[in-house]
Formats: sequence, C-alpha cells, structure tokens
Amino acid sequence: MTRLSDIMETQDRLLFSKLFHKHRQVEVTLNRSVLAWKETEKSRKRSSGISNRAETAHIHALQVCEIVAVHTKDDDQDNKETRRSRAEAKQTSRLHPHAFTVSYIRRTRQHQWCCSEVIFHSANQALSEQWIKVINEQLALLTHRPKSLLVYINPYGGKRRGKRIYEQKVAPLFGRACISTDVIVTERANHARDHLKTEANLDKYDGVVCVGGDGMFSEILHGLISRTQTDNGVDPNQPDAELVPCSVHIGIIPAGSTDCICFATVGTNDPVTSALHIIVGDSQPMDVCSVHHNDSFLRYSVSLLGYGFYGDVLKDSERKRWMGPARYDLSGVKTFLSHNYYEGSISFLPAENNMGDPRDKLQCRSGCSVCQHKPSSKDTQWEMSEEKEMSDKVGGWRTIRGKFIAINAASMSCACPRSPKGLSPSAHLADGTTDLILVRKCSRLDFLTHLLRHTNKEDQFDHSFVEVHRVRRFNFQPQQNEMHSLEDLTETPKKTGFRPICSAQTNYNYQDSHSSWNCDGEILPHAAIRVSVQPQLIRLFARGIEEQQQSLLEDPCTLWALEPNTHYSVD
Ligand SMILES: CCCCCCCCCCCCC/C=C/[C@@H](O)[C@H](COP(=O)(O)O)NC(=O)CCCCC
Ligand SMILES: Nc1ncnc2c1ncn2[C@@H]1O[C@H](COP(=O)(O)OP(=O)(O)O)[C@@H](O)[C@H]1O
Ligand SMILES: [Ca+2]
Repeated sequence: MTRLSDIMETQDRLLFSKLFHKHRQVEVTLNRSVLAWKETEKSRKRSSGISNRAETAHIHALQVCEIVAVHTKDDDQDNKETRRSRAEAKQTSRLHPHAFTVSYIRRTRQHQWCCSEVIFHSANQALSEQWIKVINEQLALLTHRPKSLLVYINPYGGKRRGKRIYEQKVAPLFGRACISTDVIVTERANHARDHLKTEANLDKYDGVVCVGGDGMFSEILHGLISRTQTDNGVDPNQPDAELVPCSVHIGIIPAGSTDCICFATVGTNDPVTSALHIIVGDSQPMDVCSVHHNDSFLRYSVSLLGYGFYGDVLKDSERKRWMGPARYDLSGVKTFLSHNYYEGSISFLPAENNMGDPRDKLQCRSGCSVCQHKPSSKDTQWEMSEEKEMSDKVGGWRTIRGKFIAINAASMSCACPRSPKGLSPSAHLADGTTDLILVRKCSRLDFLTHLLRHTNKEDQFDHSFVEVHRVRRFNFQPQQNEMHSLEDLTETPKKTGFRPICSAQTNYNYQDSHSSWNCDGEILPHAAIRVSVQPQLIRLFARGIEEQQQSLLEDPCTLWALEPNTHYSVD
C-alpha cells in the first residue's frame, strides 16, 4: 500500500518542481500513479504570518488514472480565475506567466463525477512544457483509454435532448481528452443497428457510444453482437450456439426515458459522468440473454425481460410516445388498474449454489467478487449434462405452472430513478445468471404493496405470492388456447377493472389470453420463448457502481491533512 506521506519523497519520482498554485508556492511531485502537491514551508509561513511555527501541511493528490488531460492554460481559464481574485491572479500571471492545467475527475455526490481543473504556474516556460510532456507520457501508457469513437445519437429519445446533451456536455470533454469521433445522428429506428451490422468499419474505433435510452442501447447491442457472430461464422438461430464476445466497448450517454442500463452500471444518469467513464476507458463486462422462439432467434436482452405487467405497460406506452418519459407513469397506472394475470408454464435451470441467491443482499458493486467467479469445468459439465436431459423430474430443471401477474427476468438489478434499488437489487451484471421473479395472481392491494416496495427499503420478494430464482436458462410457454375448457375460457385471463365484463367471456382471443414480453423496452412478437444467459458477452465503458468514499467528497483534489508522524494511505 502506498503511503501518501512518502509520495513527496520517494525515489520513483518522475518529476519534482516548485511551482505556483493559487498564488502560493507548492512542491509538486509526479510518480507513475499519483500527482501530488503541498505548499512549501516558506509559503505557509508567509501566508499565515507566523514565523517559526510548524503549521499543518496539506497534501493534495490526484491519481494519474483519473487525470483527463493536461494542457497549457488557455485564456478562458484566465478569465474564470480573474473573476475570482483579479489582483492576485494578475500578479501570479505576471511573475509566473507559463501555466498548465490538469483536468481531472472529481467525485461529487451519488456516484456523480465532474471534470475539475487545477492550474500550476511557473516562471520558466521550458519547465511548464516539461510537466505537460511528462504527464502526457504517463497518460499515453494508459492504453485502455479510447482514442477513436463512433457515436450514434437518437434525436428522438427521452425528452428529445440527445443531440443537445452530446454537443454541449459530452463533445467538449472528448475534445479535451483528444478523442476523435465520428458522429451519426440517426434518421430512423434501426439506423444504428443496420449501420453496425453491415457498414461500419469497426477496425477504426476503440468503442461505440450510444446517446439515447435503453431502446437505443438495444439497437447498438444487436448491431454489434450480430456483426461479431457473422464475422466469426456463428449462427445465432441455434439456441445452444456459444456466442463470440464483442471486442468493441460500448459507452452509454443517458438521453432516454428509463436509462436503466446506464443507472445500474454507473449509479447515476448523468451524461458528464458517463463521458468521463468513457474517457478513462473503464471496462465492465455484462451478461446478455439470448431469446429464441422455437429454433429461431428473436432478440438479446441485458436488463429486463418482463411478461405480464411490464409487457402490458410497454405495449400501452408505445401509443403514447409523444408524451416522452411520462408515458410509463400513465401506462403503469392503467395497467395496474386492469389487474390482468396470465397462465403459463415456466421451466428453468437454477444456477449452482455457489452463485449466491437473489435474496442474499450482496449487491453487485465495482470489482464484484461474484462476477469474477468463473464457472469451473465441473460446473460447466454439470450444466451441459443437465441441459441435455431437459426433464421436469431429473436434471436440475424445474417447472412451475400457474397464473402470474408478472414474470420478470432481471439480468442486472434494473435500478433506475423510478426504482433506485431495482427489480432485483442483488442481481449481478456479469455472473452469467438472471434472476427470475414470479409474481402470482394476488389481490390489487397485495400487488400494489409489492410494487411500492421497489421504491422503498422493504423487501419486494417477502410476499407469499412472489418467488425468485437465480437461473442460467428458462423457457416460458403460455397457456394454449385450445387447452381451455369452456369454463376455462370465462376464467382465463381475468380482465377486471375497466373492460366490459362480457368481453372477457365472449371474445376470448390470443391477445386477451397472452401478454407480451418487454425485452429491454422492445415488444417481442411471441409469448413462447427460450432464454439462455450468455456470460459476459459485451463490455461497457463503466466500472459498476462504486462504494461511496466519504474522504473523496470533501475536497476537490482529495485532500489529506498530514499530521506529524502520521501516515495516510492512498486507496
Ligand atoms: C406505485 C409505484 C410503482 C413503482 C414501480 C417501479 C418499478 C420500476 C421498475 C422499472 C424497471 C425498469 C427496467 C427497464 C426497462 C427499460 O428497458 C424499458 C425501456 O426503457 P427506455 O428505452 O429508456 O424507454 N422501460 C420500461 O419498460 C419502463 C417500465 C416502467 C414501469 C413503470
Ligand atoms: N431517428 C430515429 N427516429 C425514430 N426512432 C428512432 C430513431 N433513432 C432510434 N430510434 C428508436 O427509438 C426508440 C426509443 O429510443 P430510446 O433512445 O431508447 O428512447 P426512450 O428511452 O425514450 O424510449 C428505439 O427503439 C430506437 O430504435
Ligand atoms: Ca447477471
């Protein structure tokens, strides 16, 4: 563990100088991992006006991996400084005219990051240039940082602010970090998907950036996965095909309605935070579910596959797109009041016991140990042999038949501003499993209590009518129409609430008896599906949700007070 007090002294210094910062003389040190500075004793004495007294020295430190860029100071920054302290700034600029700016990541609140700046002045131009050169050399060693990105903007997602968000908040940061971009503003649905599938020259880019919501992300996901499988000769129609992971990272700039994939992988829906995760080249692997109907491929999903409640909400909300994100609230209330349930049979292959449990309260966080667990060959053989048997009684597969208000498969927590802990708070981003949540037919009041628990601290699984399983695969088969007796027809499905009572009894049809699957915000054309989790098929420019660190919130430059004979550690 590095001791902060040693940083100023150590042998592995790359550069050490006396420079000026905020009109005070500072000793600045750079080593391979940290840029640190503290006020010189002479300057401390002068500014405190008390001689011969040991004042507390403060060391300010930035991790090199969190430096966005270093530049010669520009006039704009001069103006900002001038406003703050005109006289002092003028004097510093006159005496030490050669300045450089280090832009770095500062944590604010709730997992939010911003880009801050620290300016160092010197009287010596060559010295200032040397600092810029050496810091840049260190940044160049961070080879996982992207240099070239392909950006797709959905101008109609969310509140239709995607283009403005990108131009005003993101592009300037990419420019500062010297990242080159090709930007495509989409002209129709599936424009981005089709471009990625067939046209885009992916060799040119280190990553693809999606400016939009979960639906737009889904387009990028499909384009990239499909392109990768084509390039590697894999047929995605085969439900058991082992898919080839995509080599290109995906960045998400949230500009949609739910933005659950961004929220669950970063902890906030903030375009600047996401842009900074892209700039530093963070990497978060993610599971992808492949969904098939019989032996043909339907879609991929990374967040929610929801039948019943969430399928009905989505279907209803599509007609209200003009309302923007509020459409989900209105459709949510309407669907809740309809209180439909659907019959069907769900069979699933549970994950091994060492994969945790959806109710274990172990949340997936940055560097999650559960997600780093690779299935052993024994686990894999077990799974393969079980899979072949495909039986209810033997082989680990379980089958549950019943009447369900909702069937949800959450491959990640699905946290979003509407539900900050998500549909399955302990689901993992990259463990190769999905949490299958079955909400059986229950009273309206019970279902409301269950829904409300998504928004507070209570356990939404702690109901007799809810069960949850961590699974690797599942199949769903809706109740077949022809299997109903006449009596069943009047019974299935229950359409209470605002429909004419006779419609459920006399106009029984497929639409009424079946819900639709909401697959990351897209409606699937079939109710009978086979789902298989493909572990870590894609990588995002993200790092998972960070545990909050109080010390990092207190000072722009991660400030430590250095007490005599006390050591402070850099985490
Ligand atoms: C009475 C209070 C009820 C509160 C219940 C809140 C539960 C919310 C859980 C939401 C999970 C969302 C999972 C993500 C789904 C998205 O993929 C999908 C499309 O997003 P986008 O492309 O950005 O529009 N969004 C939805 O399906 C919306 C579900 C909203 C349900 C109220
Ligand atoms: N230029 C476009 N015109 C119309 N639809 C588009 C365009 N670009 C993308 N889309 C589609 O818009 C849908 C919603 O996009 P998204 O960005 O997820 O917004 P929201 O979160 O509001 O649903 C996606 O299904 C995507 O395929
Ligand atoms: Ca998972």
